[in-house]
Amino acid sequence: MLNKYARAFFTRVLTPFAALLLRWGVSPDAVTLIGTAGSVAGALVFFPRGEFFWGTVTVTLFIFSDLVDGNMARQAGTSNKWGAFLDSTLDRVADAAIFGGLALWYSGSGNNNLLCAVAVFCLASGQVVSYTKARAESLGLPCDVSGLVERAERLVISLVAAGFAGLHKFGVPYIEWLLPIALWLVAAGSLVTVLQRMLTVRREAFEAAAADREG
Ligand SMILES: CCCCCCCC/C=C\CCCCCCCC(=O)OC[C@H](COP(=O)(O)O[C@@H]1[C@H](O)[C@H](OP(=O)(O)O)[C@@H](O)[C@H](O)[C@H]1O)OC(=O)CCCCCCC/C=C\CCCCCCCC
Ligand SMILES: Nc1ccn([C@@H]2O[C@H](COP(=O)(O)O)[C@@H](O)[C@H]2O)c(=O)n1
Ligand SMILES: [Mg+2]
Ligand SMILES: [Mg+2]
Repeated sequence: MLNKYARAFFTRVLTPFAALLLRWGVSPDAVTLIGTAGSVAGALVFFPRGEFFWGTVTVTLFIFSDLVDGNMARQAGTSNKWGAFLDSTLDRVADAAIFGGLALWYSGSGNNNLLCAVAVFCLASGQVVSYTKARAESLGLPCDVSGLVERAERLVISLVAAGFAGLHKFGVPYIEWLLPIALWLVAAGSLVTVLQRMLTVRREAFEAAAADREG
């Protein structure tokens, strides 16, 4: 949903910045790599220590590179399959670091095995959501459904909650509960999304098989 509605807005806002980076001689691949490295570092340095506010600020700054790299490639006319592969592969790396960092917090000083398991479930199910589409497309099936919780939703729900939960360290009471609520929401939403995509691909596979038999 966010991918559909927010992308156009962010494209307009980020286009001048993407153009500026191109003028400075920065390549889209460099933005993809630096954005991922920054997101991973922000998540793995701050989240395991319970520094959710600064972790979220850092990850958010770098993760927007994912909207800038493709914009740059399109403006430069250099969009290609390598860029698409690099972008999608490194998305998985950044996602693993974000939910892995949260799991590390709950397995350590956060001291909550259940929430550690929920964060690990968010990590794994998010990867499976993306894999369903990648594998379907590699089989020539479109996987023509986005599903309830795509990557943008997973990130926005988790990062908004983590950012606000981080305000607990600055004295805001009760706000730390936002993060567990968000993790449960992302876990449930990702499970639904996996099922939505699997059922869609199953239908597409049977339709393709029937069309093959008829033709
Ligand atoms: C006082 C509190 C302080 C709090 C401080 C910070 C708050 C920060 C809050 C939020 C920041 C969230 C930012 C998240 C931005 C995410 C942008 C992004 O990376 O989106 C990626 C997404 C998909 O891109 P791709 O096409 O490149 O990737 C595809 C995707 O990975 C597919 O995965 P799948 O969906 O299948 O699982 C793969 O299949 C595919 O291979 C791959 O190519 O891009 C978009 O969707 C574009 C839309 C982005 C919309 C971003 C919206 C941000 C909106 C609001 C921010 C809210 C801020 C609120 C702040 C409140 C603080 C007061
Ligand atoms: N280093 C890159 C990154 C991306 N691309 C192209 O952009 C598409 C993704 O666009 P986003 O707006 O989601 O970033 C991707 O499929 C590639 O075609 C690129 O060429 N090089
Ligand atoms: Mg991108
Ligand atoms: Mg991406």
